[in-house]
Amino acid sequence: MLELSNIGKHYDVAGHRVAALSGIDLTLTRGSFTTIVGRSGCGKTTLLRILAGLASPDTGEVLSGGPAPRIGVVFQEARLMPWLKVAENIAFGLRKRVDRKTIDERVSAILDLTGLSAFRSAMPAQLSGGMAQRVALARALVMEPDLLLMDEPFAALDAFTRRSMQNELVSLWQARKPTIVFVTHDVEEAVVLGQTVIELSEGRVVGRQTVDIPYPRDPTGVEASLCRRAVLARLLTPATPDRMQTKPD
Ligand SMILES: Nc1ncnc2c1ncn2[C@@H]1O[C@H](COP(=O)(O)OP(=O)(O)OP(=O)(O)O)[C@@H](O)[C@H]1O
Repeated sequence: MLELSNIGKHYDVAGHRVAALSGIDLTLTRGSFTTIVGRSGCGKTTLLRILAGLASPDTGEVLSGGPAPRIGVVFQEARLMPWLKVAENIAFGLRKRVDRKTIDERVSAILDLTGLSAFRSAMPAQLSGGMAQRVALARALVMEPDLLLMDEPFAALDAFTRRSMQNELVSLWQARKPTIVFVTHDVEEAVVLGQTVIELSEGRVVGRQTVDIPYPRDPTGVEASLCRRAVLARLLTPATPDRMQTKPD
């Protein structure tokens, strides 16, 4: 579906040139679930922004193997419109694209799929963090994206809610099969969700782990633990020393 080839991106920060990304090669096949994991500042969001077309790389190419994919994005915060009911928030992006009847059908279907039907008339302020995030996911899914980009969407949730949201996301992916790229700093989450885990450190891909464990995955199981250990070992190897350079005058 998408191929990133030799992607590089720099930022100038306080007289320093920071390589946010260097030499990134990444292939996303249609219907795949990829997780990108790495510590804070390793370039995950920058990579996601380039995939979303919200930032352009300094070097390299983003190649699309067919028509440009329809993209949905879910952020760490739900970013709902507080003056609109749940169903209206979900319908918002559809309102100028399809007729009223289609909107109603698609919103009802997605409310069902995400278990939000009972809350269609609730206001965002009446929702828990987990439910608000589920609305954000429903709002992205209702647009029927080919590519769903998720930037640490469960990071602010408690461990129990995060776990059930992870299971729900896997079920949604299995039902609809969008291509998913999911960014996280949590190695366990990356292993529980992804078919492929891309390990990012200091702006570079330092490892790729194929996770061949059936869903739903038990994060405490032997296979998941072994995968997690392998990913962690690569992420903890010493970083490249030359990422931040003083700019020459
Ligand atoms: N708009 C910007 N201007 C300047 N520097 C930036 C900008 N965006 C990102 N950077 C720098 O690029 C590097 C990568 O940032 P990025 O946000 O992609 O990392 P991240 O892995 O998503 O971090 P986090 O997990 O903390 O969100 C960091 O050193 C950051 O300071």
